[in-house]
Amino acid sequence: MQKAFLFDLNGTMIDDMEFHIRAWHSILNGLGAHLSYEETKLQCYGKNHELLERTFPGRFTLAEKDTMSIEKEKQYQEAFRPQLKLIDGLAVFMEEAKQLNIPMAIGSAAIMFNIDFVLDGLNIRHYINAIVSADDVNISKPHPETFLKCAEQLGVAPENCIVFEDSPKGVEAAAAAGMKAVVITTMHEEHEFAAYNNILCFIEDYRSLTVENLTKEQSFM
Ligand SMILES: O=P(O)(O)OC[C@H]1O[C@@H](O)[C@H](O)[C@@H](O)[C@@H]1O
Repeated sequence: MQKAFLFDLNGTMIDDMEFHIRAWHSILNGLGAHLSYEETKLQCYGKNHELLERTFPGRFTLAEKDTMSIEKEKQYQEAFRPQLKLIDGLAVFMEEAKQLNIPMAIGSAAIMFNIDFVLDGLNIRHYINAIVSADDVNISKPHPETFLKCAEQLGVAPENCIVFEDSPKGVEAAAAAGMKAVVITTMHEEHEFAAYNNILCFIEDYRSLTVENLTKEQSFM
């Protein structure tokens, strides 16, 4: 049976969520939001446009949100670039998956500007068979559209996809898509995922994971 791996990007392939939170914290509060760091962290899911709309309902036009979104990502990329690297063990894990002919996709709420920044900056594009970004979905996570589109593009049934996620909203999206998830605890602690029963395991990084163990039938159910 053909399996597939669907990777969230931020916080899952690279340990960068702190940089997104800091960029949003500065931009949103600059616009008068009065959010604490923790409150900003809770808002860091879904598309940039969705986040802006949740924070300032009806205040900005689409064009204004586009401009703020790019400004935020420029700030983020400039701050994070010196630390751009894959989470430990992921390079080996992806190589193993490629050798075993397991297709891999990125399903992210990020815009392509950021996905390109990572894929080209780390030279890992050849591992990725499909990409679903913010621009490819009507509604982002926790809605299942992102991961369902990844599965469709790879031609693999949703129940045969394993999602890699770092955020509770992403795990919720996987559950809604009928998929199991491996949780990387870069930004959130295990107790924050208590509401979800589709979690295969929690890992700090990929060094403890082998493709073979993960794709064994019993752990896939
Ligand atoms: O879906 P992913 O890859 O975790 O991306 C989520 C993040 O993507 C970033 O581009 C957004 O600015 C963040 O607000 C969002 O949290």
